[in-house]
Amino acid sequence: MLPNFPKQVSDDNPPINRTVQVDDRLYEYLIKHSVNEHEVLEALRRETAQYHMARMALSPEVGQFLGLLIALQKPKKVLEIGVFTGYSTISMGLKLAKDAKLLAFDKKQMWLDIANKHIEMAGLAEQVETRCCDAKASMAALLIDEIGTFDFIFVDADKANLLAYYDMGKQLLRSGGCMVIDNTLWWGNVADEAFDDKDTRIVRALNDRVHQDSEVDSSLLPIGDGFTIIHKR
Ligand SMILES: C[S@@+](CC[C@H](N)C(=O)[O-])C[C@H]1O[C@@H](n2cnc3c(N)ncnc32)[C@H](O)[C@@H]1O
Repeated sequence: MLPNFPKQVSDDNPPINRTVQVDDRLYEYLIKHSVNEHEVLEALRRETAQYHMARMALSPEVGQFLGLLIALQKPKKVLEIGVFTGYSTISMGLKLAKDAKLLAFDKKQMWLDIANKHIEMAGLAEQVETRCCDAKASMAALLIDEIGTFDFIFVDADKANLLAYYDMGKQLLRSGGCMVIDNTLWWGNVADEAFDDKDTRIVRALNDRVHQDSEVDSSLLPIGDGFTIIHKR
């Protein structure tokens, strides 16, 4: 039996929404058929679930996808903005080449303590350095002598500084490098006029900036809470 494709009904040729709606049953299928979660990530997810902020962590299928991007891009020098308890950090770390390094920023030592424990458990302590700092100030410091030296940057922190993270991240990336930004659909609020709060406006401004940026190729994917992949030309 053929799938029930929507019919094109209009003459003005708008794109048809072919993005599958993921209900709980399909999500369960997706997890079973896509995710191979490392035991340390599984343990980390269990420990993180004790905190009411647990939903800040990447979900397993998004972590899997981020790890795949690392495997494809083969970066030697990676920067992460927003570690929390380390799900994204370890998802990337596990796919790094042995001579690659990941530098990861978060402003809360409490989260980094949990991340560091699991980074150690995953055998990544030599390759992954976490730093308790304000990410914007630390990126500005990196710009002094590390412009154009990063191969891959993952941004998943506060929205207030999102545009600065994009602009500085672009400068830190080498040509051909890749930046990934999480939460770019912002729970769907970006497309809902009822939402006009500061964070939603910033995410919209970021999406506009990336889309109009002639120095990059990019794609905003409806995975997790929206994942934008940016390739610096
Ligand atoms: C959404 S969570 C990151 C989730 C993480 N990527 C994961 O997969 O678990 C955002 C993190 O950004 C950190 N953060 C927020 N503002 C920051 C800032 N100005 N500098 C550094 N870290 C910041 C928060 O402490 C929080 O842990």
